[in-house]
Amino acid sequence: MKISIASDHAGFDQKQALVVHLRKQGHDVVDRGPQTDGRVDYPDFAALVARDVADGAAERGVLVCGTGIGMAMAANKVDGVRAANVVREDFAALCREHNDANVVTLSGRFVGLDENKAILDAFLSTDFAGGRHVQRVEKIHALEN
Ligand SMILES: O=C(CO)[C@H](O)[C@H](O)[C@H](O)COP(=O)(O)O
Repeated sequence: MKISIASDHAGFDQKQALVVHLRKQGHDVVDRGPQTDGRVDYPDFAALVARDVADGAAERGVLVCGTGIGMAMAANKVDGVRAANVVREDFAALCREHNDANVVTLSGRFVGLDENKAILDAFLSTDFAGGRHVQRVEKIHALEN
């Protein structure tokens, strides 16, 4: 799968490890940065990944910051993006099944790397359930200007 990934300084170490994790699984990973752990502003990196997903350059997006909250807020400003801030594995599957989330945002400060790997694996391996959820996702997009 083609995956676009980025972080801010607070998520940098985990982002680096998750890039390796995803490439080992055979995914085509575009690392949108940053390339060092210097302080940056998370909306700049959320925008790169969100636009990759919205434009179809990537099928899924992954963003890591301190909590994942700011990344989700920023990514969801881009039309076509459904970003979910996920800190437990079962929610990773549910955000795919029910919400057809196309971007996952992770916490680099409050969730360990092994748990984030499990969250990411569930996010990538779970399909949208469709059915009753289709009209709800369509109503989310109807809110876009
Ligand atoms: O914005 C955030 C909350 O969603 C991220 O966790 C950032 O990583 C955090 O705000 C960065 O904080 P810092 O004190 O500038 O390192």
